[in-house]
Amino acid sequence: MSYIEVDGLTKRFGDTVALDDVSFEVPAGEFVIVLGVSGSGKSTLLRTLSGLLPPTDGEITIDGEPMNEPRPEVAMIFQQHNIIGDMSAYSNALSGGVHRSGFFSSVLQLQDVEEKHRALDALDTVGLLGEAEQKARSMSGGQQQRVGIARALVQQPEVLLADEPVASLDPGSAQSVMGYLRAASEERDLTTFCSLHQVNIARKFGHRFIGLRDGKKVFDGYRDELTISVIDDLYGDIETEGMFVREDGDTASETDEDADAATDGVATT
Ligand SMILES: Nc1ncnc2c1ncn2[C@@H]1O[C@H](COP(=O)(O)OP(=O)(O)OP(=O)(O)O)[C@@H](O)[C@H]1O
Repeated sequence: MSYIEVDGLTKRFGDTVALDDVSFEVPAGEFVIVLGVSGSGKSTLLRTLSGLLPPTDGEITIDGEPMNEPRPEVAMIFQQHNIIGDMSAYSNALSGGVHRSGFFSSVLQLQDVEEKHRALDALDTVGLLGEAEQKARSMSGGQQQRVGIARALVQQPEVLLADEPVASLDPGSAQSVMGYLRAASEERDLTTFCSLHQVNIARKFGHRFIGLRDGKKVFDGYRDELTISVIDDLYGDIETEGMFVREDGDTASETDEDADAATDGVATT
């Protein structure tokens, strides 16, 4: 578990301000969902948190240590899974420990027994132990993303960053993957950031929410504070009413009770 502090984070790409003076603190073990329209800065926030992208201004510290470069205790999961189709789920998961075993040992699968157990344990966490020997390319998109989560877990992170991990999945698979991600995060006490487009899925699985618009943090709060008006504010002109549809088809109101009902209902956005 790690405590994260972001102070005045700004990232510019030429004239584009992708992140504009963003500050927040996240206690160890929190599950944070980052929301916002396309181009609002979600990926940039996750990439700067991962150490892959240097900030233009401001500072990120994890447990008080400045985050200036990628660290093994911070793992990233991508939308395109980035797993190797020709390799089994097990081999893909095992490769998450490359920073410990070294490149050649990893390629030749000469890792020690403990490392191999970690891979099997991670596959178990994402419900794929029975498919360990299956080639990744013969798996569904949702299963491949779960392999990606397993590989990140083998890294033994304290912080998990998931950049739109379910963007390319159908609603059912997306919910399943989010369920495994949340369960993995809880089981292993990980501080987690996940960017999402699907508001209903976000409300169902999120604990805390950070909303970005034009690179600025415009919302930071917990689930009962994420009302329709906040969503409207985040998504502007985009029709958001349907994001709160319940199973009976009625549009949910802004009350907490109705918000709870909405998250148990249709998750298609
Ligand atoms: N490498 C880059 N070079 C130039 N501009 C970039 C780069 N990466 C991001 N941007 C710009 O920064 C802004 C924020 O982009 P970012 O990808 O963080 O948004 P996002 O909310 O993740 O969008 P999406 O949901 O479409 O992935 C956008 O205007 C984008 O065009």
